[in-house]
Amino acid sequence: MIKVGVLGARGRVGAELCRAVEAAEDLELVAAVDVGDARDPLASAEVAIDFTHPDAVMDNLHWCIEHGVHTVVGTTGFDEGRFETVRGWLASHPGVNSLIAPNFAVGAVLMMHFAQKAAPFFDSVEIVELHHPNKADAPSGTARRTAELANAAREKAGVGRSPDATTTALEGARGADVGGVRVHAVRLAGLIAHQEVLLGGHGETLTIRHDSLSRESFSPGVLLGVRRVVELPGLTVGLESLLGLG
Ligand SMILES: NC(=O)C1=CN([C@@H]2O[C@H](COP(=O)(O)OP(=O)(O)OC[C@H]3O[C@@H](n4cnc5c(N)ncnc54)[C@H](OP(=O)(O)O)[C@@H]3O)[C@@H](O)[C@H]2O)C=CC1
Ligand SMILES: O=C(O)C1=N[C@H](C(=O)O)C[C@H](O)C1
Repeated sequence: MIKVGVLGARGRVGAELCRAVEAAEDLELVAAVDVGDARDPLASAEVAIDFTHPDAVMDNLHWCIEHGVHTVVGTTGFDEGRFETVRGWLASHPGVNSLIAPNFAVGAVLMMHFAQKAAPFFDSVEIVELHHPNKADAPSGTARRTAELANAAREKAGVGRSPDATTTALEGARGADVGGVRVHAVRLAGLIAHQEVLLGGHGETLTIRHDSLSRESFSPGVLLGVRRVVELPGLTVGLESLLGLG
């Protein structure tokens, strides 16, 4: 049995993950922690899952690493600076590992992978992410990562920026420029988590779309991470390598 703790346990995703951990025969939920709760029960966990808030996640991660607890993190708000900080903490606690992924839904990981592969073959690439209106951050972590992967693939292949002759626009009309890729964030009641990667070339377009229709979509990927993080030394970013996507 792997002893598991959940941070953000009363949140939309955290509550779903508590149910998933309790339903798994090889996992035991030993701590369910949310705002206002002491973190002490987490010290008995082998793996802590964090789905809290971008402002809270670094402090939680630091606490877990200091207490020798592996972490599986879905909370967004990570950039290269934060990853470097986590690498530093892990370096002083050898044997403690962390898996941080912007999206644990298998379909979303495949969407990012396919977008990365397709991006160098088209003149234009833009991303539209669509989420429930209670989401704290914009653009989504998934959109940021997709843009970074697409842009890196285009740069490696020598493909320039997407053509755009706009000279006059209301601020925000062209979305955010994330690593050279335009990202548009929709917040709409009724939605959960959705993304389209739009690619355009000579007389054709390709749209890669993923929809999380329920927060259950994140559970299999998170549980895979919980079972595997112990054998992934240091910091692992993204679920790709666990799915054999390299
Ligand atoms: N990687 C992935 O696959 C996915 C990532 N996410 C990300 O996960 C995060 C959480 O999303 P979601 O569940 O929708 O958000 P919610 O706001 O529903 O849940 C977050 C929970 O964490 C609590 N919380 C805040 N700070 C702390 C803290 N310091 N310690 C313990 N608990 C805390 C919140 O309490 P309170 O409400 O009182 O502040 C809330 O109950 C977001 O960053 C989101 O983008 C979401 C879905 C999938
Ligand atoms: O807040 C959410 O809901 C989600 N957050 C993650 C993100 O920002 O990419 C993953 C998914 O999109 C759901």
